[in-house]
Amino acid sequence: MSIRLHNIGKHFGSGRQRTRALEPINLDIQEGELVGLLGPSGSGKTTLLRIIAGLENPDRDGGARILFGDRDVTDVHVRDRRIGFVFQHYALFRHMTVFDNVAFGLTVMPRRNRPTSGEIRARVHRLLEMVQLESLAGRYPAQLSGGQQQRVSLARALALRPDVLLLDEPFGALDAKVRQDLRRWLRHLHDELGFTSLFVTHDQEEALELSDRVAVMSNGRIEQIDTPDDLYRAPGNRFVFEFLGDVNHLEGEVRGGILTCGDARLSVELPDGPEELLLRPHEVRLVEAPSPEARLPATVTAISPVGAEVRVELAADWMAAPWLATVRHADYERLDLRRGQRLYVEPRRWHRFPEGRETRRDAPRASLA
Ligand SMILES: Nc1ncnc2c1ncn2[C@@H]1O[C@H](COP(=O)(O)OP(=O)(O)OP(=O)(O)O)[C@@H](O)[C@H]1O
Repeated sequence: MSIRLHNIGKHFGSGRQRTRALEPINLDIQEGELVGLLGPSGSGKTTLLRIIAGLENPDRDGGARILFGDRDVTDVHVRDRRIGFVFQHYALFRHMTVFDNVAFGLTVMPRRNRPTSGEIRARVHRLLEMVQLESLAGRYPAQLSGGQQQRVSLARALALRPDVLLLDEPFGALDAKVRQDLRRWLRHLHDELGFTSLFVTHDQEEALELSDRVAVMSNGRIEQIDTPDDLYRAPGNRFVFEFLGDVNHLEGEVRGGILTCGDARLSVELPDGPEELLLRPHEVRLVEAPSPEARLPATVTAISPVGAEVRVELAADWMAAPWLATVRHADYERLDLRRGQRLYVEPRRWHRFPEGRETRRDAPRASLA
Protein backbone atom coordinates (compact mmCIF):
# COMPACT_ATOMS: atom_id res chain seq x y z
CA MET A 1 0.00 0.00 0.00
CA SER A 2 1.59 3.28 -1.05
CA ILE A 3 1.30 6.38 1.15
CA ARG A 4 0.93 9.84 -0.36
CA LEU A 5 1.03 12.96 1.74
CA HIS A 6 -0.07 16.21 0.23
CA ASN A 7 0.38 19.53 2.02
CA ILE A 8 0.49 18.12 5.53
CA GLY A 9 1.13 21.09 7.80
CA LYS A 10 0.51 21.36 11.53
CA HIS A 11 0.18 24.13 14.08
CA PHE A 12 -0.43 23.56 17.77
CA GLY A 13 -2.20 26.03 20.05
CA SER A 14 -3.92 29.25 19.11
CA GLY A 15 -3.41 33.01 19.29
CA ARG A 16 0.00 33.97 20.64
CA GLN A 17 0.57 30.39 21.77
CA ARG A 18 0.25 29.13 18.20
CA THR A 19 3.40 27.30 17.10
CA ARG A 20 4.20 25.58 13.86
CA ALA A 21 5.20 21.93 14.25
CA LEU A 22 5.20 21.04 10.52
CA GLU A 23 5.60 23.08 7.38
CA PRO A 24 3.37 21.76 4.61
CA ILE A 25 4.93 18.41 3.71
CA ASN A 26 4.61 16.42 0.50
CA LEU A 27 5.87 12.87 0.59
CA ASP A 28 5.33 9.73 -1.52
CA ILE A 29 6.14 6.34 -0.04
CA GLN A 30 6.06 3.37 -2.39
CA GLU A 31 4.25 0.15 -1.63
CA GLY A 32 6.53 -2.16 0.35
CA GLU A 33 9.00 0.57 1.22
CA LEU A 34 10.55 0.96 4.66
CA VAL A 35 11.12 4.65 5.28
CA GLY A 36 12.86 6.17 8.30
CA LEU A 37 11.97 9.60 9.65
CA LEU A 38 15.18 10.90 11.16
CA GLY A 39 15.76 14.20 12.90
CA PRO A 40 16.67 15.93 16.13
CA SER A 41 14.25 16.32 19.01
CA GLY A 42 11.36 18.62 18.15
CA SER A 43 11.82 18.37 14.38
CA GLY A 44 8.28 17.05 13.90
CA LYS A 45 8.81 13.32 13.33
CA THR A 46 6.25 12.09 15.84
CA THR A 47 3.71 14.71 14.79
CA LEU A 48 3.97 13.57 11.17
CA LEU A 49 3.62 9.90 12.16
CA ARG A 50 0.62 10.64 14.37
CA ILE A 51 -1.09 12.53 11.55
CA ILE A 52 -0.57 9.58 9.18
CA ALA A 53 -2.01 7.29 11.85
CA GLY A 54 -5.04 9.52 12.36
CA LEU A 55 -4.17 10.26 15.99
CA GLU A 56 -3.72 13.93 15.15
CA ASN A 57 -5.33 16.18 12.53
CA PRO A 58 -3.30 18.18 10.02
CA ASP A 59 -4.05 21.89 9.52
CA ARG A 60 -7.29 22.18 7.60
CA ASP A 61 -6.50 25.33 5.66
CA GLY A 62 -3.81 23.98 3.32
CA GLY A 63 -5.79 21.32 1.44
CA ALA A 64 -4.09 18.51 3.37
CA ARG A 65 -4.61 15.04 1.90
CA ILE A 66 -3.46 11.60 3.01
CA LEU A 67 -3.82 8.71 0.58
CA PHE A 68 -3.23 5.02 1.27
CA GLY A 69 -3.06 3.61 -2.25
CA ASP A 70 -6.16 5.07 -3.95
CA ARG A 71 -8.00 5.42 -0.65
CA ASP A 72 -8.26 8.95 0.72
CA VAL A 73 -7.96 8.46 4.49
CA THR A 74 -7.70 12.15 5.46
CA ASP A 75 -11.03 11.99 7.27
CA VAL A 76 -10.98 8.31 8.14
CA HIS A 77 -10.89 7.43 11.86
CA VAL A 78 -7.69 5.84 13.18
CA ARG A 79 -9.60 2.61 13.83
CA ASP A 80 -10.48 2.26 10.16
CA ARG A 81 -7.15 3.16 8.60
CA ARG A 82 -5.78 -0.41 8.76
CA ILE A 83 -2.59 0.61 10.50
CA GLY A 84 -0.30 -1.31 12.81
CA PHE A 85 1.34 0.81 15.49
CA VAL A 86 4.41 0.10 17.61
CA PHE A 87 5.48 2.58 20.28
CA GLN A 88 8.69 2.96 22.24
CA HIS A 89 7.03 1.92 25.46
CA TYR A 90 5.57 -1.48 25.00
CA ALA A 91 1.89 -0.97 25.48
CA LEU A 92 1.16 -4.62 26.18
CA PHE A 93 -1.76 -5.68 28.32
CA ARG A 94 -0.09 -6.77 31.51
CA HIS A 95 -2.84 -9.12 32.63
CA MET A 96 -2.81 -11.07 29.35
CA THR A 97 -0.41 -13.73 28.18
CA VAL A 98 1.82 -13.20 25.15
CA PHE A 99 -0.60 -15.27 23.09
CA ASP A 100 -3.64 -13.25 24.20
CA ASN A 101 -1.84 -9.97 23.62
CA VAL A 102 -1.11 -10.90 20.02
CA ALA A 103 -4.61 -12.33 19.51
CA PHE A 104 -6.39 -9.38 21.12
CA GLY A 105 -7.03 -7.29 18.00
CA LEU A 106 -8.45 -10.32 16.20
CA THR A 107 -10.74 -11.40 19.02
CA VAL A 108 -12.41 -7.99 19.26
CA MET A 109 -13.11 -7.69 15.54
CA PRO A 110 -16.79 -7.40 14.57
CA ARG A 111 -18.25 -10.87 14.32
CA ARG A 112 -18.78 -10.76 10.56
CA ASN A 113 -15.05 -10.10 9.90
CA ARG A 114 -13.61 -12.06 12.78
CA PRO A 115 -11.62 -15.18 11.88
CA THR A 116 -12.68 -18.41 13.59
CA SER A 117 -10.93 -19.24 16.85
CA GLY A 118 -8.95 -21.93 14.99
CA GLU A 119 -7.80 -19.39 12.43
CA ILE A 120 -6.87 -16.92 15.17
CA ARG A 121 -4.84 -19.57 16.96
CA ALA A 122 -3.01 -20.51 13.76
CA ARG A 123 -2.29 -16.89 12.86
CA VAL A 124 -0.99 -16.02 16.32
CA HIS A 125 1.24 -19.08 16.40
CA ARG A 126 2.63 -18.22 13.00
CA LEU A 127 3.39 -14.66 14.14
CA LEU A 128 5.01 -15.84 17.36
CA GLU A 129 7.07 -18.24 15.33
CA MET A 130 8.20 -15.36 13.12
CA VAL A 131 9.36 -13.32 16.08
CA GLN A 132 10.71 -16.51 17.70
CA LEU A 133 8.59 -16.29 20.81
CA GLU A 134 6.50 -19.40 20.38
CA SER A 135 7.93 -21.05 23.45
CA LEU A 136 6.94 -18.02 25.53
CA ALA A 137 3.30 -17.85 24.38
CA GLY A 138 1.98 -18.58 27.89
CA ARG A 139 4.08 -15.99 29.71
CA TYR A 140 2.94 -12.58 30.92
CA PRO A 141 4.67 -9.34 29.79
CA ALA A 142 6.35 -8.88 33.19
CA GLN A 143 8.12 -12.20 32.63
CA LEU A 144 9.77 -11.00 29.38
CA SER A 145 12.84 -8.89 28.63
CA GLY A 146 12.39 -5.48 27.00
CA GLY A 147 13.46 -6.82 23.61
CA GLN A 148 11.03 -9.75 23.87
CA GLN A 149 8.20 -7.41 24.84
CA GLN A 150 8.91 -5.28 21.81
CA ARG A 151 8.81 -8.37 19.58
CA VAL A 152 5.38 -9.16 21.05
CA SER A 153 4.31 -5.58 20.22
CA LEU A 154 5.48 -6.13 16.67
CA ALA A 155 3.61 -9.43 16.36
CA ARG A 156 0.50 -7.82 17.82
CA ALA A 157 0.69 -4.92 15.38
CA LEU A 158 1.01 -7.38 12.50
CA ALA A 159 -1.83 -9.67 13.59
CA LEU A 160 -4.45 -7.54 11.89
CA ARG A 161 -2.48 -7.63 8.65
CA PRO A 162 -2.17 -3.88 8.45
CA ASP A 163 -1.50 -2.21 5.11
CA VAL A 164 0.80 0.20 6.85
CA LEU A 165 3.03 -0.27 9.89
CA LEU A 166 4.00 2.84 11.84
CA LEU A 167 6.73 2.65 14.47
CA ASP A 168 7.67 5.45 16.85
CA GLU A 169 11.17 5.00 18.29
CA PRO A 170 10.36 1.29 18.55
CA PHE A 171 13.76 0.33 19.94
CA GLY A 172 14.45 3.53 21.84
CA ALA A 173 14.27 2.04 25.30
CA LEU A 174 16.49 -0.96 24.59
CA ASP A 175 20.22 -1.50 24.90
CA ALA A 176 22.55 -1.39 21.90
CA LYS A 177 22.86 -5.12 21.27
CA VAL A 178 19.11 -5.79 21.52
CA ARG A 179 18.43 -2.83 19.22
CA GLN A 180 20.75 -4.35 16.63
CA ASP A 181 18.91 -7.69 16.78
CA LEU A 182 15.50 -6.06 16.57
CA ARG A 183 16.49 -4.00 13.56
CA ARG A 184 17.32 -7.20 11.71
CA TRP A 185 14.01 -8.62 12.84
CA LEU A 186 12.06 -5.73 11.57
CA ARG A 187 13.85 -5.67 8.21
CA HIS A 188 13.32 -9.40 7.84
CA LEU A 189 9.63 -9.27 8.72
CA HIS A 190 9.10 -6.28 6.51
CA ASP A 191 10.63 -8.06 3.52
CA GLU A 192 8.80 -11.30 4.20
CA LEU A 193 5.36 -9.78 4.71
CA GLY A 194 5.67 -6.93 2.23
CA PHE A 195 3.86 -4.20 4.18
CA THR A 196 4.75 -0.53 3.95
CA SER A 197 6.50 0.87 7.01
CA LEU A 198 7.40 4.24 8.37
CA PHE A 199 9.47 4.51 11.52
CA VAL A 200 10.65 7.41 13.63
CA THR A 201 14.13 7.52 15.07
CA HIS A 202 16.70 10.07 16.17
CA ASP A 203 19.48 7.49 15.72
CA GLN A 204 21.41 8.06 12.48
CA GLU A 205 22.90 4.59 12.41
CA GLU A 206 19.52 2.95 12.90
CA ALA A 207 17.91 5.00 10.13
CA LEU A 208 20.73 4.38 7.67
CA GLU A 209 20.96 0.67 8.41
CA LEU A 210 17.28 -0.15 8.34
CA SER A 211 15.61 2.08 5.77
CA ASP A 212 15.11 1.88 2.03
CA ARG A 213 14.94 5.66 2.17
CA VAL A 214 15.50 8.11 4.98
CA ALA A 215 13.70 11.43 5.35
CA VAL A 216 15.88 13.81 7.34
CA MET A 217 13.75 16.35 9.20
CA SER A 218 14.54 19.61 10.96
CA ASN A 219 12.27 22.41 12.14
CA GLY A 220 9.13 20.77 10.79
CA ARG A 221 10.60 20.32 7.30
CA ILE A 222 11.92 17.38 5.32
CA GLU A 223 15.42 18.54 4.46
CA GLN A 224 16.16 15.59 2.19
CA ILE A 225 14.75 12.17 1.42
CA ASP A 226 17.03 9.65 -0.25
CA THR A 227 18.53 6.20 0.00
CA PRO A 228 21.02 5.86 2.87
CA ASP A 229 23.83 5.65 0.37
CA ASP A 230 22.85 8.81 -1.51
CA LEU A 231 22.21 10.69 1.71
CA TYR A 232 25.60 9.87 3.09
CA ARG A 233 27.51 10.44 -0.15
CA ALA A 234 25.58 13.41 -1.49
CA PRO A 235 23.99 15.31 1.38
CA GLY A 236 21.80 18.08 0.00
CA ASN A 237 22.82 20.66 2.55
CA ARG A 238 24.97 21.36 5.53
CA PHE A 239 22.35 20.32 8.09
CA VAL A 240 22.03 16.85 6.56
CA PHE A 241 25.80 16.45 6.33
CA GLU A 242 26.34 17.42 9.96
CA PHE A 243 23.43 15.41 11.26
CA LEU A 244 24.51 12.17 9.60
CA GLY A 245 27.86 11.74 11.33
CA ASP A 246 30.94 13.23 12.96
CA VAL A 247 32.37 16.23 11.15
CA ASN A 248 35.71 18.04 11.38
CA HIS A 249 35.81 21.72 10.47
CA LEU A 250 38.63 23.61 8.79
CA GLU A 251 37.99 27.32 8.66
CA GLY A 252 40.47 29.71 7.12
CA GLU A 253 41.36 32.15 4.41
CA VAL A 254 42.25 31.22 0.85
CA ARG A 255 44.95 33.22 -0.94
CA GLY A 256 46.43 32.11 -4.24
CA GLY A 257 45.17 28.52 -3.92
CA ILE A 258 46.32 28.02 -0.33
CA LEU A 259 44.00 27.86 2.62
CA THR A 260 45.66 29.10 5.79
CA CYS A 261 44.40 28.70 9.31
CA GLY A 262 46.93 29.53 12.05
CA ASP A 263 49.96 27.39 11.26
CA ALA A 264 47.94 24.96 9.12
CA ARG A 265 48.13 25.17 5.34
CA LEU A 266 46.25 23.27 2.66
CA SER A 267 46.44 23.57 -1.07
CA VAL A 268 42.95 24.06 -2.56
CA GLU A 269 41.56 24.95 -5.96
CA LEU A 270 39.24 27.64 -4.67
CA PRO A 271 38.92 31.39 -5.17
CA ASP A 272 40.41 33.81 -2.66
CA GLY A 273 38.32 34.58 0.42
CA PRO A 274 37.10 33.02 3.67
CA GLU A 275 36.40 29.32 3.41
CA GLU A 276 35.11 26.48 5.54
CA LEU A 277 35.79 22.86 4.68
CA LEU A 278 34.06 19.91 6.35
CA LEU A 279 35.66 16.49 6.60
CA ARG A 280 34.42 13.15 7.89
CA PRO A 281 36.75 11.27 10.28
CA HIS A 282 37.44 8.63 7.62
CA GLU A 283 38.32 11.29 5.06
CA VAL A 284 41.58 12.23 6.76
CA ARG A 285 44.85 10.32 6.88
CA LEU A 286 47.39 10.58 9.68
CA VAL A 287 50.98 10.89 8.47
CA GLU A 288 54.39 11.40 10.06
CA ALA A 289 55.51 14.22 7.77
CA PRO A 290 53.73 17.03 5.93
CA SER A 291 53.31 16.83 2.16
CA PRO A 292 53.72 19.65 -0.35
CA GLU A 293 49.91 19.90 -0.48
CA ALA A 294 49.04 19.72 3.19
CA ARG A 295 50.71 20.75 6.41
CA LEU A 296 48.21 20.40 9.24
CA PRO A 297 50.09 19.61 12.47
CA ALA A 298 48.15 18.02 15.32
CA THR A 299 48.64 16.23 18.62
CA VAL A 300 46.95 12.96 19.55
CA THR A 301 44.82 13.50 22.65
CA ALA A 302 42.85 10.25 22.88
CA ILE A 303 42.75 6.84 21.20
CA SER A 304 39.91 4.35 21.17
CA PRO A 305 40.92 1.08 19.51
CA VAL A 306 37.54 -0.61 20.06
CA GLY A 307 35.73 -1.70 16.92
CA ALA A 308 36.59 -2.20 13.27
CA GLU A 309 38.59 1.02 13.19
CA VAL A 310 40.61 3.06 15.66
CA ARG A 311 39.16 6.44 16.63
CA VAL A 312 41.82 9.05 17.22
CA GLU A 313 41.09 12.44 18.76
CA LEU A 314 43.36 15.30 17.73
CA ALA A 315 43.99 18.81 19.00
CA ALA A 316 45.80 21.81 17.54
CA ASP A 317 45.74 25.57 17.97
CA TRP A 318 44.30 26.00 14.48
CA MET A 319 41.29 23.78 15.27
CA ALA A 320 38.18 25.46 16.65
CA ALA A 321 37.16 22.09 18.13
CA PRO A 322 39.05 18.77 18.43
CA TRP A 323 39.16 16.62 15.29
CA LEU A 324 38.35 12.96 15.05
CA ALA A 325 40.12 10.60 12.67
CA THR A 326 39.29 6.95 12.08
CA VAL A 327 42.26 4.84 11.04
CA ARG A 328 42.72 1.18 10.23
CA HIS A 329 44.22 -1.02 12.93
CA ALA A 330 47.18 -1.72 10.63
CA ASP A 331 47.92 2.03 10.36
CA TYR A 332 47.46 2.44 14.10
CA GLU A 333 50.19 -0.12 14.65
CA ARG A 334 52.44 1.14 11.86
CA LEU A 335 52.29 4.72 13.17
CA ASP A 336 52.68 3.40 16.72
CA LEU A 337 50.06 5.91 17.83
CA ARG A 338 50.27 7.22 21.38
CA ARG A 339 48.69 10.04 23.32
CA GLY A 340 50.76 13.20 23.08
CA GLN A 341 52.25 12.17 19.75
CA ARG A 342 52.65 14.92 17.17
CA LEU A 343 51.82 14.15 13.58
CA TYR A 344 50.09 15.61 10.51
CA VAL A 345 46.59 15.36 9.18
CA GLU A 346 46.20 14.86 5.46
CA PRO A 347 42.74 15.47 4.02
CA ARG A 348 41.81 12.90 1.40
CA ARG A 349 38.57 14.59 0.55
CA TRP A 350 36.48 17.45 1.80
CA HIS A 351 33.06 19.02 1.46
CA ARG A 352 31.84 22.59 1.45
CA PHE A 353 28.41 24.14 1.48
CA PRO A 354 28.55 27.60 -0.02
CA GLU A 355 25.04 29.09 0.13
CA GLY A 356 23.78 25.79 1.45
CA ARG A 357 24.73 23.85 -1.70
CA GLU A 358 27.02 20.89 -1.41
CA THR A 359 30.20 20.44 -3.39
CA ARG A 360 32.78 17.79 -2.86
CA ARG A 361 36.43 17.60 -3.80
CA ASP A 362 39.02 14.90 -3.72
CA ALA A 363 42.37 15.58 -2.13
CA PRO A 364 44.07 18.69 -3.52
CA ARG A 365 46.47 18.26 -6.42
CA ALA A 366 48.26 21.59 -6.58
CA SER A 367 51.47 21.99 -4.63
CA LEU A 368 52.06 24.33 -1.70
CA ALA A 369 55.61 25.03 -2.84
N1 LIG B 1 0.41 18.38 21.67
C1 LIG B 1 1.28 19.37 21.41
N2 LIG B 1 1.01 20.63 21.77
C2 LIG B 1 1.85 21.65 21.50
N3 LIG B 1 3.01 21.48 20.84
C3 LIG B 1 3.34 20.25 20.45
C4 LIG B 1 2.50 19.13 20.72
N4 LIG B 1 3.10 18.02 20.22
C5 LIG B 1 4.26 18.44 19.67
N5 LIG B 1 4.41 19.77 19.80
C6 LIG B 1 5.54 20.58 19.29
O1 LIG B 1 5.70 20.30 17.94
C7 LIG B 1 7.08 20.22 17.59
C8 LIG B 1 7.38 18.86 16.97
O2 LIG B 1 7.25 17.87 17.96
P1 LIG B 1 7.44 16.32 17.68
O3 LIG B 1 7.10 15.57 18.92
O4 LIG B 1 6.71 15.97 16.44
O5 LIG B 1 9.00 16.26 17.39
P2 LIG B 1 9.93 14.97 17.30
O6 LIG B 1 10.84 15.24 16.16
O7 LIG B 1 9.14 13.74 17.27
O8 LIG B 1 10.73 15.10 18.65
P3 LIG B 1 11.25 13.92 19.68
O9 LIG B 1 12.34 13.19 18.95
O10 LIG B 1 11.77 14.71 20.85
O11 LIG B 1 10.07 13.09 20.01
C9 LIG B 1 7.84 20.50 18.85
O12 LIG B 1 8.22 21.85 18.86
C10 LIG B 1 6.85 20.19 19.95
O13 LIG B 1 7.12 20.97 21.08
